[in-house]
Amino acid sequence: MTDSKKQDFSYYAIAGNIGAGKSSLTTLLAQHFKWKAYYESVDDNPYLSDFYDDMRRWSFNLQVYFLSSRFRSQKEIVRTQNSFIQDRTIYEDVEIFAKNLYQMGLMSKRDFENYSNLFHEMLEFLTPPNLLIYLRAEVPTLVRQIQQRGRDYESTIRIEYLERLNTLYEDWISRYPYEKLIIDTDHLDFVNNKEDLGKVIEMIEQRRFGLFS
Ligand SMILES: Nc1ncnc2c1ncn2[C@@H]1O[C@H](COP(=O)(O)OP(=O)(O)OP(=O)(O)O)[C@@H](O)[C@H]1O
Ligand SMILES: Nc1nc(=O)c2ncn([C@H]3C[C@H](O)[C@@H](CO)O3)c2[nH]1
Repeated sequence: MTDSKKQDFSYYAIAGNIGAGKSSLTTLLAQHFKWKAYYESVDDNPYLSDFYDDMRRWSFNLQVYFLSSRFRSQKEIVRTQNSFIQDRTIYEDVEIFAKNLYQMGLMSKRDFENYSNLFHEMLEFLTPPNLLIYLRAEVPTLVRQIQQRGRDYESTIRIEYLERLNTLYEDWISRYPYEKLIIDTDHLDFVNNKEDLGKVIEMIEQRRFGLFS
């Protein structure tokens, strides 16, 4: 890789609970900074709707599907060596979602161990983002935004599920060892309010300056 190519490469990722605003912010930042955007598999996901119908039956299948599709995105991000922003990271698969399903008894011990072992085999091939942006939101905000988006199959999501995910997110982000920026979004409407979007961009600009100067 040449030096100029190295400078072009910046990999940003947005983490956060369901409905926190990751996809929306990914789109807005990709437009603003002219980064290529990577989204998670939702509309073309073969398991998601079945999973919300019967989590116990489909948890392992869905987690393996997300793991493989996020690993593919990661490989491409690193291979292409461009500037990217990714909607949700591979770390959240195991640290948040699979762990929660196991803790809730919706994934068996042997499936969780099998899945975690696969993730740990992949770990050495992963490049962490230059900056991880964590969107923190309280459960009432998440509920409002999930309802506003109105995906049919997400109507089965329970408050307890979101609360558990939020607890795991807080634990994970406090341990996350690489560069991170935490944004409290409960009173920040970067979707409809340009001034709020400007505040988010400003926070990222400040961190970018520190990271790449
Ligand atoms: N800060 C915000 N203020 C007001 N509305 C928001 C905000 N962030 C997102 N929204 C709205 O909430 C809904 C969910 O947002 P979005 O799809 O971006 O969430 P997400 O984090 O990508 O969700 P998922 O985890 O399911 O992929 C959308 O209708 C979006 O317009
Ligand atoms: N179980 C589970 N594991 C994951 O790794 C994962 N990643 C995203 N999702 C769900 C949340 C939204 O409904 C929808 C879009 O984010 O997909 C997941 N669900």
